[in-house]
Amino acid sequence: MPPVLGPYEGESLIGAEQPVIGGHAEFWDAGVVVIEPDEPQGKDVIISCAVHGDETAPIEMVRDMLHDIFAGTLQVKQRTLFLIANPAAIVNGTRFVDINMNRLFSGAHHKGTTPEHQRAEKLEQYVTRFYKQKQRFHYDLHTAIRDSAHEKFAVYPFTHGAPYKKEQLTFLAQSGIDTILLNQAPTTTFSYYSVRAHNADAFTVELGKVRPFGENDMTRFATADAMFRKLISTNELELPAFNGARHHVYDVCRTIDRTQQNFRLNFPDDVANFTEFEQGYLLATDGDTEYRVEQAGERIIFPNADVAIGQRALLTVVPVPIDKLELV
Ligand SMILES: O=C(O)CCC(=O)N[C@@H](CCC(=O)O)C(=O)O
Ligand SMILES: [Zn+2]
Repeated sequence: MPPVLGPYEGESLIGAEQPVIGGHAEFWDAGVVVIEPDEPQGKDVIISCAVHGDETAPIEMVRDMLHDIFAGTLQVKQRTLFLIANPAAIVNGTRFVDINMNRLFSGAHHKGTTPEHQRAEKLEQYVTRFYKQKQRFHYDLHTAIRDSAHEKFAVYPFTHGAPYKKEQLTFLAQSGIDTILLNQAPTTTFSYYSVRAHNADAFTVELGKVRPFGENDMTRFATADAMFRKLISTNELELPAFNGARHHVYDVCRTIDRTQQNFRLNFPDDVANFTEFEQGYLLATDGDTEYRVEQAGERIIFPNADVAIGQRALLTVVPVPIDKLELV
């Protein structure tokens, strides 16, 4: 049976090609594997994981997909780029080694010289090299540090006014991801890079909670895993008609950055994503600056007081009726 890539065993294969059923695999770098079908069916799909090295369930999903591709039990019909983004952080067992890689894209990697800055630039180059066809997709798979009232949700990167796509919302819902956060500003995340630089349908996909390797209940990821496998292994993906009632949609209304050493969140560490606080509640203090709930229904997402100075410590969101969205 051909070797299955590990974080560093792949280095011996860099530049190599290997036949797989119905095509071949190309090993562009450690954790960078392209599956080229002999008869590509029109979609260029990127499935990335391990932008954060401790978010293990998506890494196990990608590992198992690659294992089945090389074992001949999963035949890929769509051009697919698998990215294990931050092998060093995986080996380290941490979210990152020097700096949060998911704040280094769209050129932010030029502001530093750490291995994560260099890797983020390389990942952008691999994405650019990979996208050839018009239908471009990128699902950047993550898990969240805290519990979430909606276990699975996706961040729809800022579209610069372009309408939202019913087909993508339906694909995500079929994958078990029924909750969508609409980002209303550019970011330096991987998924926003693919949207902005390559006009891809790209999303940060939060599939559950951060857990150590071997402690994930992979049955909780089975629906998503099955849909991503179906996406890459079928000529045409059959999806049900769009049904707005399936989706919980939230607008990202505020991004609160930590600017001071003395940054505090005013709620316990075990408070779940999407927890709602009453208007006027003091959410956080950043030095002398107070952040209070401004809108009825405002909820917290990704609270993290330990981020580096200058980085995002909290998002707040408000629910949006889906009939308010411009959909195509
Ligand atoms: O649970 C957390 O605090 C963070 C989980 C995670 O890594 N989320 C991504 C979201 C990226 C985006 O906003 O598109 C991140 O923070 O990089
Ligand atoms: Zn993450």
